[in-house]
Amino acid sequence: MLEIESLGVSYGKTPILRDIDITVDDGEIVGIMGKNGVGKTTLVKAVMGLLEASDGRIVFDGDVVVDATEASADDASNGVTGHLATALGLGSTAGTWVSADERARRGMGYIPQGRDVFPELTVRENLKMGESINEDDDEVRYEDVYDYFPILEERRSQEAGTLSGGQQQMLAIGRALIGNPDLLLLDEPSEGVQPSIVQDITRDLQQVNRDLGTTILFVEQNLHVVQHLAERCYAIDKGTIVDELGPDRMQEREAVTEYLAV
Ligand SMILES: Nc1ncnc2c1ncn2[C@@H]1O[C@H](COP(=O)(O)OP(=O)(O)OP(=O)(O)O)[C@@H](O)[C@H]1O
Repeated sequence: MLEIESLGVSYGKTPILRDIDITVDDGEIVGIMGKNGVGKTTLVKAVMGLLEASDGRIVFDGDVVVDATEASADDASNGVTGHLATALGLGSTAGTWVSADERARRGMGYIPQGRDVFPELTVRENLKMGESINEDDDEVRYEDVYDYFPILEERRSQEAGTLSGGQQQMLAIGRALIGNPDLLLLDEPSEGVQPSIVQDITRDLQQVNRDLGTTILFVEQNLHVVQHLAERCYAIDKGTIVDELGPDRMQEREAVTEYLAV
């Protein structure tokens, strides 16, 4: 489903990620854990196409969406990257670069850190936003979303800004599901969510994975989510992958907390 090979990402001239290798198989739930500021958000944004790569490749569902392996040092040091660079034609990616919109159309669903729901729109209107990336697909999953998150149906006419943090997270996940993604990318789904609701959301995401076959890649620094949601997990530190934990090691508290700020 997803292959990340030797990925490098820089903000201007400052390298943030280097030599990232990650593989996610079809139907898997894979976690990436790490402390504050190690590059988790940068990684998810690069996968989604919101930041350009300065090096490496990303293959999604058999298609190359990023190939920056040919990028020259000169290109990478022009000091402008990301959306702006793309708009100006100054991107550091010399080879293939598929836009975020196109990646969404091809099946990537993105749930950003902090959720980014539209606070003045109703729950239903927020969910409807998810349809825009599902234009050609008749199967719009309101019933599924309301089954997983009944509170969203109950509150469908309420402004999203009045929901709790946990309910907003459910709304952001629901909005992504309306787009019918093959791969869900989640950036710290536990942030700003009370612990009991974190457990609910963890369970709901597992159910989505089981029922719909949606592959899930998430970044987190919450112990519960890492241990209960991921089937296996990478650890990231200082912008690079430093460890990979299978199911057995992930249940050893110390093996996981070493990479988390707990
Ligand atoms: N727009 C930016 N310009 C320059 N540096 C940035 C920018 N955004 C993030 N950084 C830096 O990149 C590094 C990685 O940040 P990133 O947000 O990816 O980390 P993170 O692991 O997601 O952190 P957190 O858990 O706090 O969200 C940090 O040192 C951060 O200061």
